[in-house]
Amino acid sequence: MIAAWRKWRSGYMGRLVVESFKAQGKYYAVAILAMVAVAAATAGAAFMMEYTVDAMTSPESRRWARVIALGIIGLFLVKAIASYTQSVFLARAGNRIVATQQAKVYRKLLRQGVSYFSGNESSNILMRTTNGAQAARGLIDVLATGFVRDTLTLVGLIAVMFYQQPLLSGVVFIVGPIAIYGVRYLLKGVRNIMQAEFKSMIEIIRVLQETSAGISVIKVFSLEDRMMARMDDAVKKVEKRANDIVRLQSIAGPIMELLAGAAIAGVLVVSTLGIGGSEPPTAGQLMSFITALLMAYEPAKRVSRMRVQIEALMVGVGLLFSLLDQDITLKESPNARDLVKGDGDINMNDVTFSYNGGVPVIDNINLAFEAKKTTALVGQSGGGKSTIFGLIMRFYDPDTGTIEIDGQNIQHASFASLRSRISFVGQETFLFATSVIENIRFAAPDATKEEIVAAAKAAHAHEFISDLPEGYDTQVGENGAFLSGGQKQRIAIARALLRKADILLLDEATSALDSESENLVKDALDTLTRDVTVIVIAHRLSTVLGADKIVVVKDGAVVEQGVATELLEKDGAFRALYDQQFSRTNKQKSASEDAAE
Ligand SMILES: Nc1ncnc2c1ncn2[C@@H]1O[C@H](COP(=O)(O)OP(=O)(O)OP(=O)(O)O)[C@@H](O)[C@H]1O
Repeated sequence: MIAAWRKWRSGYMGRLVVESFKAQGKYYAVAILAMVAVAAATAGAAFMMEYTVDAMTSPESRRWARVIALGIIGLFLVKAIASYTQSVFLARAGNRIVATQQAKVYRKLLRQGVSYFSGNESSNILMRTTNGAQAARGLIDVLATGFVRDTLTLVGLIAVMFYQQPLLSGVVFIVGPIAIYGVRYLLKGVRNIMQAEFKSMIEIIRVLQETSAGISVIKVFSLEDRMMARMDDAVKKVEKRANDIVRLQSIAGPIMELLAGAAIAGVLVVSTLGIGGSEPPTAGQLMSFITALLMAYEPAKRVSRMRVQIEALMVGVGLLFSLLDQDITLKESPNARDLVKGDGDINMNDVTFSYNGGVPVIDNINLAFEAKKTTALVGQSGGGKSTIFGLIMRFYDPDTGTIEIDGQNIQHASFASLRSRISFVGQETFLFATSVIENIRFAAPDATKEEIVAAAKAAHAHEFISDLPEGYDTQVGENGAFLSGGQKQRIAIARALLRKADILLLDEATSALDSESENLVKDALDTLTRDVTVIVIAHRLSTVLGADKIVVVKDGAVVEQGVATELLEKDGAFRALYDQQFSRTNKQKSASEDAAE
């Protein structure tokens, strides 16, 4: 018994119930009291039928008619008030469950490491969070109404039935177990169908998200038919599963109805046969019995369906809880300390790293980024440059080796202190769907308008922002949809500059700008970042020739490093990359000159 309780308590259902009751105990206490009152009033009403009918049929009982009438009104009044209270309080507690669970999941998601989001699709997370929380609410509702109101009502009505007609009640209870067995049989299929339905719903969200994000690709490659086919397939599957579930859930009702019909007929036959030799029942007793029997039908139907519903809801609850239980992919060290601020030296010592335990994409790198200097990372695509940024920002931990900022291992630093030191502009600019000014302000919530404008001016964004319909208050749309790639990038640069961090990581940060703007932004960055450790990843080598150090990365290893003049003199990897770009530019130039002639 204790073992069974422990098992239940540690399961999803037990955790949800205990957690919800602990948090919303008051609401549930009121709702449960109200349900007890509903059950008592229902059974009381059936019981009163005996006196009601007798008062109408027998002359000596007639004088009680007014008292009985008052009693009936009283009972139904209690039931009405109790039903209302139960619904309102249960709904309040339910709404709170949805809100708490969703907030809890989101908090957990925010704590998750970056790799978690590469491994878990957004559509999946979305489904679990929204649908899962609704399922949690549904489950508690079913448990509370099923176990308390319906079960108590049933018990009360059964008591009335036995009190009035024990023999006839016996007839009814022969058929009861058959019903229970029949419903149990149905349960088996529900869980599988629900799981499949969840998967198809995730596919619908995925198609919608991909359509919204990739509409230009869909249009340009005429993928409409293919997308429509995917959506058709997903919605059809959801439709089919929904029908399957309804079919299963709906069988329980008619089975009960049939059995109830059979029971009533049986009762009639048995009562007219006068079996048992006892006194025949009075009209009132018989009426009270039949009323209780008929009233028992609805709660009995719900109780019989309860298990099917619980099974179905448990699928959603399971997905929600399994998301909550997932390990954090990258944790702050338990005794994390704030980084002690130094000049901003960064060192990678014997660092090897692979994504998800695959082949190493960083292979035993030893690299020093000198404080307040600019280091450029160059090399072929896929060489591991952006991964180095991810490691410095501690989005991932190295498999072996350490990364130090001012001589302190970043794995022992608090996330807040590490990230407050770093500012970053990535290859893909992300803007929130709010105004321009808010998008820049995210970097430093306390910044004044003047500081924001100064950052925007340095990023050469001020001119175009001022030309926008509402200037800095213009809304940028979902992920900056209303702006051009170069404009978005300049806002991202302004944001990074506003942060005034002493380490600045720029991953192709000016790639979306035309050459003229790129040079202007670069000049501004050069002046503004004199006291900052800058690491810049650039494909256009002309933009990094002035760097204090250039590091060539290839297949996760450092193949060459030094200043541009030095590297260009050597016939090494940098020279090769440079010549490649240079000859290409020259070829383009001469081609355009030929065309001009
Ligand atoms: N999230 C990820 N999961 C698994 N592998 C990844 C992930 N991100 C990058 N990789 C792999 O790691 C390698 C290095 O990628 P990285 O983005 O660091 O290269 P890069 O030098 O910055 O390339 P580019 O110049 O094209 O931006 C690539 O082979 C890439 O396929």
